[in-house]
Amino acid sequence: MDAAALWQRYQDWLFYDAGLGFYLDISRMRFDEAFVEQMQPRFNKAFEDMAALEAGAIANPDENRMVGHYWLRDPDLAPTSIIRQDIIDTLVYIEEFSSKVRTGVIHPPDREKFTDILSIGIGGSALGPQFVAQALGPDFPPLEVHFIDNTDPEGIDRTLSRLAERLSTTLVIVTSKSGGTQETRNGMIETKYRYEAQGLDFSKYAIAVTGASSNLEKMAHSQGWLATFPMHDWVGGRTSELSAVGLLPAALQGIDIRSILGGAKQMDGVTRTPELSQNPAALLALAWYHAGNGKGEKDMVILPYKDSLLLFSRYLQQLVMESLGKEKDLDGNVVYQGIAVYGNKGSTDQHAYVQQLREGVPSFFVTFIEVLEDRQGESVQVEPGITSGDYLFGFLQGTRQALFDNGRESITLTIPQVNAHTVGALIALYERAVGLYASLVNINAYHQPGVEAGKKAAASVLELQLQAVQILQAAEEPLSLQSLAEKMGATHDIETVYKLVRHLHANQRQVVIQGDPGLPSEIRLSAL
Ligand SMILES: O=P(O)(O)OC[C@H]1O[C@](O)(CO)[C@@H](O)[C@@H]1O
Repeated sequence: MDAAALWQRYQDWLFYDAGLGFYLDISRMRFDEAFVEQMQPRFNKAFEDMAALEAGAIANPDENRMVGHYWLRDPDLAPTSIIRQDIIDTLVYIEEFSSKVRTGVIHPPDREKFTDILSIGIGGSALGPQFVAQALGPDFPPLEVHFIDNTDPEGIDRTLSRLAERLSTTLVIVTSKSGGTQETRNGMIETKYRYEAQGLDFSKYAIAVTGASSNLEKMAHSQGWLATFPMHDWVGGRTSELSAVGLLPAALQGIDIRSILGGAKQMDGVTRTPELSQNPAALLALAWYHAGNGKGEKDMVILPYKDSLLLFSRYLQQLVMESLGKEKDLDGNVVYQGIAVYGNKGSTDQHAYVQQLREGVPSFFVTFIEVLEDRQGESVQVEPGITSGDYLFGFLQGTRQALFDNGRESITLTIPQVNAHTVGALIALYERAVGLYASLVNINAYHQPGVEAGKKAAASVLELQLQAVQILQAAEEPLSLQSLAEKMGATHDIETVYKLVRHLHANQRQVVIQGDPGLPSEIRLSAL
C-alpha cells in the first residue's frame, strides 16, 4: 500500500470522540472490507449479548451470576432499585470514610492521622489498585499506598520492614471477594502478627473489602474491624476496579474517584453504540479477531509511551487472559481460546524486546498508547527546538512505522493526558472490548474455572507435607525417599515428596536431608 493509500486508510478508520478527546487508529491492522462484512453478523449478536448483559441477564451462566460492572458508573442502569441504591450508598460511604481518614476524624489509636495504606489482595483485588496508584497517585499523597499481593515471605517481609516504623499509623485494607484466597489470608495473618508484636490491636487498623457473608466479612465483624465495604456478587474480580476494590484506596490517596467513574461512564456511552465503525471497543475486538484469526494466534503487546501507564499491561493481562483464556466455548466444544498479553512501556522497551518485535518471530500485534500532553508546565529544550517529549513522540511514531514496514501490525490509542477521567475511560474501553470479543468467539468471559485446578493441586501438596513430617517424626531411623513415599502411599507422587522435603530442609524446618540432594534415590531423611 503506498503512502497516499495508507493515509486514506488512516482517515477512513480513524475513530475520534470529542467528549473524551480519545482517538483510536486501527489502520495498521491489515484487514479488508470483506472481513468487516463477514464479521458483521457476529457483531450484531455481540451487541445484543452486551445489551442483555447490561440489562441484568445471567451473563455468567456457569456461576449463575449477573455481570454488572457497567452499573457501577451508571447506577440508573442497574436492573433493580436495591442494586441501584446499594451502588449509590457504597460510593457515598467510600467518600465519607476516606475523607474522615484523610482529615483525621478517623485516626489510629493514640495518633492524629493515618499516614500509609497497606493493601493486601491478589489478582483482581490488587492489579487495578496498583495500576491506578501508579497512573494517578499524586506525588505527595495524603496516604501512601503499599501492596502485599503474594504469599512470598520475603516480599511480605520487605513491605512490612519498610513500614515497621509507621505501622502504628498504617491503615490495612484486606481485599478479597471470596474472602478465602490463601495468599491474601496469609498476608493478613502475617501483617496482624507484626501489629501484635508491636502491641497494636490490628482490628483498629483494618478494613475489609469483601463479598457478603464471606469468611473475611465474618471475621471483620466479629473482631470489630474499622469498616467493611461490599464487593458485590455481580462484579467479577478482574472488573472490580470501579467498585470499592479500586475506589476506596484511590479516594484515600486523594484521587478524584468521581472523575474516574465519569470517564468510564462516558466511554460506556460511546461503546454501547451497536454500530461497528462508531464503537471503539468493537473496533478493538474486530482488530483482535483479525490479528489472531479469532483463535488468539497473535499475542497482544501493550506499549504505552508514558511511565505512569506502566502497569496497564499487567492489569490488562488479567482482564484479557482470565476472561478469554478458556478451554470450552458456550456450547461445550473444546476451543482453547485466549489472547496472550504482555508489555511494559515505550520507549524503554525499544532498548529491550522491540528488537524481536521488529525482526523476530511475527507472533504478535502491538497496541501503542499515545498521550498527547507531555507534561504540565514548560519543557526544556534538549536540542534546539526539541524536547524530551518530542523524542518520546518520535520514538512511538518511528517504532510504529518500522514495525509496519516489516509486516507487523499495530493499533494506536491516543488520549489527551493521563488523568482520572482518561484512566476510567481506558478501563471501560477494555472491559467492553473483552466482553464483545468473548461474544464473537462464543465463550463465557466471566468465569475462571482453570485457576481452580492449581489451587486444588497446591492444597494436596500441603497435605502431603504434613503427612511426610508426621511419618518422619514417628520413624525410628532415617528413611530413604522411596520408603518415605511408600509409607505415605504416595509413590506416584515421589517427585513432589522429594521437593517438599528439600524445601523444608532448606528452611531448617522439621526435616533433615543427609546425603547428596542431587541424587534423590540416595538421600536419607529424618525429622529435625
Ligand atoms: O478477590 P479474591 O476472591 O481474593 O480473588 C482474587 C483473584 O483470584 C481469582 O479468583 C483467581 O484465582 C481472580 O479471578 C480474582 O481476581
